[in-house]
Amino acid sequence: MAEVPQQIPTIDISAWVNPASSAADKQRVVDEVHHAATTYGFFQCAGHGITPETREQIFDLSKRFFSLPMEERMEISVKKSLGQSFRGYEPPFLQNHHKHLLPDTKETFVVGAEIPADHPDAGTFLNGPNLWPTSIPEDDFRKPLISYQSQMVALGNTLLKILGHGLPKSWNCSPDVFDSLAENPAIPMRMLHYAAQPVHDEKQFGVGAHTDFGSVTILLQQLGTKGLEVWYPPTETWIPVPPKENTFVINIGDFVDRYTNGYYRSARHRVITTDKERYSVAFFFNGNMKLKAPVLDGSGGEVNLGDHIRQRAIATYGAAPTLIESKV
Ligand SMILES: O=C(O)CCC(=O)C(=O)O
Ligand SMILES: [Fe+2]
Repeated sequence: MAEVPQQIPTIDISAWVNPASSAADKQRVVDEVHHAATTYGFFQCAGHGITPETREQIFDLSKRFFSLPMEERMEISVKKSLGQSFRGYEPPFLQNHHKHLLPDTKETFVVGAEIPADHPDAGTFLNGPNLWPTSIPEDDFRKPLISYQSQMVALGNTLLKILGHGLPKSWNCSPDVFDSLAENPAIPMRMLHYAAQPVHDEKQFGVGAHTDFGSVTILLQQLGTKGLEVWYPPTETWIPVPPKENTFVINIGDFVDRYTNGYYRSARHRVITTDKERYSVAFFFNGNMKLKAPVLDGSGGEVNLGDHIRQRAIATYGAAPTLIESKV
C-alpha cells in the first residue's frame, strides 16, 4: 500500500512568470505542476504575484456582503438573474452532491464575466449581467471584485500554459494547445461563506464530495480555518488542504481531465463542517463554453465543454427544490 500523504505539494511558479528566469528554472515549474496534476490533481500555488493586500481586501468584501440583511441578499438572488446566467446570491442548502447527504451548508455570491444585458449571448447558460448589492458603493465592491477577477483570469491563463507544456511529447500537441480553451472563458467566481456548525451531523457538509466541472479552479482560503480535504485514491484517504499564507489552492477540473483522457486528474474534494465559520473564494476558470475538440491523447472521442458543465449543474442542483430545474 502506498504511503499516506500528509499534504499536497506547494509549488512556487514565480520562475515561470519572471521573463529573466532560465529555461531550466521554467522547466522545473512545469515538472512540479505536472507531477501534482497527474498525482493529486491539486497543489498549493505560491509565487503567483497577487498581493497579500488584495487577498485581504477580497475577504473584507466577502464579510461585508454576507453581513448584509438576508432580505437584501435575496434582492439579488440567483433566481432574479437574467435567463440562465446564474449570477448573484445563493442561500445555504441549495446544492446537493449526493442523494444520501443533506444539501451543502455554504452560501454563495456568484460573480461572472460582465456581459451586458444587450449582448447577444446574455441570458444563455452562465452569460449575463452580474447582480450587485445596491447598498454598497460600486467603488468599494464591484470595482475591486472585477479587478480581482481580471487577476484570476491572468493566473488561470498562466496555469493553462504551464499545464500545456507538461503534456506528453508523444501526443504531438503544441504546448499552446489550451489557448482555444482559454478564449472568452466562462469564469464564475463563487464567494463562499460557511456558517459555524457547532453540532456535527455526519450527513452534513459545507460542500459534499465532488469534482469541479470546468478547467482549473483557483481557491483563496481564509487563514486560521480548516475544512477542505482532497481524496487520494492510492491510499483511499482524505488529505487535508489547510490554508497557507500567500498561496492559492489550484485544482484540475473535469474538463481538463476529460480533455487529457484522465492524464491530469480532477480529484474529488469536500469541505467538512466545523464549529468555526469560514470564508473562501473559488474562482472557476471553466473555459470557452463553445469549445468542442478531440481528446488530446489521440485516443478518439470528442469533448464539449458547454454540454459537460450544463449536465453537471443539473445533476447537483437538480435535487434542490427550487432554482435550477426551472433555469437549466
Ligand atoms: O471552500 C472551499 O474550500 C472549496 C469549495 C469548493 O470545493 C467548491 O465550491 O467547489
Ligand atoms: Fe470544488
